[in-house]
Amino acid sequence: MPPQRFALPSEVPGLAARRIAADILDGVLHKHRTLDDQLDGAAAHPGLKSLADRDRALMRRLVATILRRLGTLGHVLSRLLDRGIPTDAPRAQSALLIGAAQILWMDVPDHAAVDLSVRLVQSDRRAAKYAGLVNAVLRRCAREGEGLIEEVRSQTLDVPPWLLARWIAHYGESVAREIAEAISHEPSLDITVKSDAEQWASRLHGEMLPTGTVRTLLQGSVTILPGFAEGQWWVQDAAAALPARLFGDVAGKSILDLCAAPGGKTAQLAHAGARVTAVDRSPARMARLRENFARLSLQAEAVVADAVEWQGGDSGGFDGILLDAPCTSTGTIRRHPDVAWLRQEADIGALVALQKRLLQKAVALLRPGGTLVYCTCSLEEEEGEQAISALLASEAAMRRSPIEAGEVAGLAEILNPEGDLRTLPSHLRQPDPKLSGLDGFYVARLVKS
Ligand SMILES: C[S@@+](CC[C@H](N)C(=O)[O-])C[C@H]1O[C@@H](n2cnc3c(N)ncnc32)[C@H](O)[C@@H]1O
Repeated sequence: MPPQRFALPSEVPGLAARRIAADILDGVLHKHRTLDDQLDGAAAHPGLKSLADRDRALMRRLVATILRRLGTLGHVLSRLLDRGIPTDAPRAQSALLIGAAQILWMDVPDHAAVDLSVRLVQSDRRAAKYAGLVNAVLRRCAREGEGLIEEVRSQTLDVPPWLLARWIAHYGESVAREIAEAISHEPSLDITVKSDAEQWASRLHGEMLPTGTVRTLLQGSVTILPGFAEGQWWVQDAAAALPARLFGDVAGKSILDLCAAPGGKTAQLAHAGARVTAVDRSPARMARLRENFARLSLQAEAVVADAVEWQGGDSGGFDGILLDAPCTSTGTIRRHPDVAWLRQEADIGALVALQKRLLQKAVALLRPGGTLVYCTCSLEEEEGEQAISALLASEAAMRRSPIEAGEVAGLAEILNPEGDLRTLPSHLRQPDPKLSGLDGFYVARLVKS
């Protein structure tokens, strides 16, 4: 459990946000806990409730910035610390990371960043002895940090070496480095609207992408933005909004969403008029799907079950099945920077085995003539291209139905030669890097004969 001290009445402004940031950072780096798990739901950090909206937003940006720049931060701090980062006091490590990230990349005055980090270590029994060190190192960081970043700018330190090596092997050196560059930026807020995207783009101070997604740079809690409470839109990356559209007109059709929660794609299908059955094995995530559907005034049959074992559905089979399979999620590192440091190469094998079982189940539940859309938010080919090649080699009834550029707003760069979608964080480049990029998805469309 994190320490039970959050916002003390006598505490200087901003210290509670830094302390919670330090706890959450420790959770990711030392306890293998995801950011989602620590920020939302039953296991969220208990101190979050007492933070004002502004402090909560700052805390989230701070943790995300550190995880996005962890390799570079490690280099800068190691150059400023003669004996390396102290290992006997985790709070000293997090205070250094928190201070340096604010100095180097955030709009926080340097003196405030140094002062808050010194206070962080002073309030920790084991780390208090490092207060002088933290003060001196962060002051030097303010003077010398930019130059130290320059030393390693071309080295791609912010992607774990095993992952970068895989991307280089699959996409080539230059695309792999473009992906790494793209995920170093804070991403936009992407929104799927029920209708009138132009109008919502203007109301939310954003722009409408060619694919119809509304993209904005607004920050803070989405729940207070216009249209959220009224159920006019939901948050969904522009690439994540593509797979559900590949069924074409689904009005009146029976569609099974086999790994559905929290329901972004299910909502698209239900809004388009499909009769949707949504299956997911996570009760907590399905509770979020139900909440989302209530807010959006949409209907779907929601089933909590392991899709591999599930025996439901009508005997004739579904007209369409969407399988948004569990995966390493390496395509979503821009939005979930903890993934880069929590995932390991050894995770891929077990996920590929599960994806194979889910694909076989989907084929069995599809009616002849029905359409299967398979997708993963992974950049790893085993979870995408290879999974579908293996399925096509083993299931004679299945054939690929190539996706045409016209179905994805003419964005030919996101199609591979086989007619599958392969979006990359470096795609959809705009002059402002903050408005650029897509989550990395693989999507294939197959038809059963
Ligand atoms: C990529 S997420 C789905 C995201 C969702 N389609 C959306 O657009 O909001 C994968 C989901 O698969 C679920 N899952 C993992 N293994 C499963 C299984 N064996 N059966 C059913 N659901 C599973 C997870 O709980 C998770 O919600």
